[in-house]
Amino acid sequence: MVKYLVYIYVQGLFCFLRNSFQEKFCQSCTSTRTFLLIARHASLMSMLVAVAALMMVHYLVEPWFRQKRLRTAPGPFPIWPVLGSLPSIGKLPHRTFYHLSKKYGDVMELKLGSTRAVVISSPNFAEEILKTHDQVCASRPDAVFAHVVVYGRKDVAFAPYGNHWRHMRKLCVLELLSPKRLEFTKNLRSEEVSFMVKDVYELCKEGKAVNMRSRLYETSMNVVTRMVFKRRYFDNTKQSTAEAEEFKELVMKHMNLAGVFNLSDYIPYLKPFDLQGYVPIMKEAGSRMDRFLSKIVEEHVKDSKSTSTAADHRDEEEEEEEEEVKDFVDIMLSLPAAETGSGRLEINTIKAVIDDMICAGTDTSATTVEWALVELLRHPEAMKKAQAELDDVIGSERVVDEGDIHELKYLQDIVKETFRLHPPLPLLLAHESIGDCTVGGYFIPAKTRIFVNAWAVHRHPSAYQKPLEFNPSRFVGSRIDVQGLDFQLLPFGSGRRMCPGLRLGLITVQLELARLLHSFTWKLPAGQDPQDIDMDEILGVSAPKVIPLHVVATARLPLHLYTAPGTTH
Ligand code: HEM
Repeated sequence: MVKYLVYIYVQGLFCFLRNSFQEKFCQSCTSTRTFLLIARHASLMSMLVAVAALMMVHYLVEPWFRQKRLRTAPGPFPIWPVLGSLPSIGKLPHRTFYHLSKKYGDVMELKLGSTRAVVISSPNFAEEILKTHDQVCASRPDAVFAHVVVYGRKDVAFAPYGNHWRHMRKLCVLELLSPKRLEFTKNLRSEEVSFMVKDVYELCKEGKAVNMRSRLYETSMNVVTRMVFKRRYFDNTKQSTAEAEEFKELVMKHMNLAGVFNLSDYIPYLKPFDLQGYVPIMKEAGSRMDRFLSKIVEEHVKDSKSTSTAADHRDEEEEEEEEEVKDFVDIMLSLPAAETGSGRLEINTIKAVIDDMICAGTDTSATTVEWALVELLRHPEAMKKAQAELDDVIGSERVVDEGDIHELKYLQDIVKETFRLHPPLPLLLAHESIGDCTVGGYFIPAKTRIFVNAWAVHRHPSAYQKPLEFNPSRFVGSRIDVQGLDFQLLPFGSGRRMCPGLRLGLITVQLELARLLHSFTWKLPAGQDPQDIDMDEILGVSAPKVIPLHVVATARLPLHLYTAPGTTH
């Protein structure tokens, strides 16, 4: 309509200027002819003003028409100027988004600062984002954290969709997280879990309550650091070193900082002012982490130089053995740069990828096992059932092995139910669209930040009965799995950006939980009622319990099964 008016105004102006108006030209349109009769008598000046005014109206009204035509998703009206809905999302955005979705729907649009954000809260719309529009929604938003701490987005998790991301992800999948590599490193995981069990046993002998958060964190960290660069930071026979404690603290800090709602990420023109003061904190954490990572890389470079001088004397068999013994950092150092195919991978890229693996691999598994223990303490019948299954399948003369997990069906269901109610990354990692798409009939333009709220999806009434209850038996006989094909259960995401560490993460969680349940009877310290356990979580990238779980364990297997093995790597 507005366009049409502008069109006839311009036509009139054109005719007026040329002073060669011909009746014939406008005969086909009576409204135009009437208008032109008036226009013929108007001054050139008033005509120009009218055109300018109409163009302005067009400029202002056109987006409204477009919105009507393209139908963007409903959402809360942004009350705050400049900030939009940012101040209302609180410290636990997944919970706020969940409550808002009850009012506005499972595809909801929010204005966060100057950023357009869409929140997805149901399995069918999660499928549209992560499957139907997988490629269009496969990028990540730019974030100050990723620039300051993760070497300018040279890693996998924060890298924009493109060649660098593709190359680095493939490298991780093939050289660290492949089934072959996982098989090769399976003894190492078994050892670390045995160390944890022994540690808990020693403490429970003395009747002390164990801080499970710490134990699980240290175990998961040892697993990942040994797989990535063959180094154990935590040794349960000794007091942990200041270096190990600092590394652990840094990994935790990284996970917190990566998840903060930083104004600069949502209102880019405020970036230079850093109003919340995050940049100095990120810089400090980043440079401390860099010292650790640089040392790891330097040691590997030194080792590879000394090995290469002896290379001439090796036969083929020895070379093959050496390939097997190489760790992930050795492999990265031996690879050509992705972009050029020659030279070496940039050192900062190598450090960024190591950082990703340690942070992503440690926190997630530890958080899940802690939540599983909490839920089992609150649901003793489920704990008993799991232990009965373990006694039945494993007996009491040996410990659980990774190869046993496929037979422990109820344990698998407990892990699924824990992932459902406590997904370690409740909002996955934020996605960003690189093109336009339509989800649930709503238009999502390019450059929209997309939050798939796994926390809400997992509680969706279309997917689960009594969704707020912890009930592992809901998965008995069900084919729902966490592999990214069932959109009602997405702890690892789905599609191109899905977690590449799924196999490692899942087996670590299952093995740790199986060993802990098989080895001990669990109770809370005297005077505490399981129903009073504080269930609040904090959100960084992941969502662990606010208060770490302290428990008292009693051995339930013959004592010789609590000895720690010799370390083989
Ligand atoms: C219980 C364990 C784990 C859970 C629940 C988990 C969950 C997730 C989730 C939800 C995402 C984001 C998916 C998305 O944005 O769509 C992710 C990404 C990622 N995870 Fe995991 N993860 C776990 C363990 C691991 C491990 C052990 C590693 C590696 C050692 C790892 C490495 C990564 C990386 C590199 C990404 C980024 C992928 C990309 O952007 O392409 N994760 N993870």
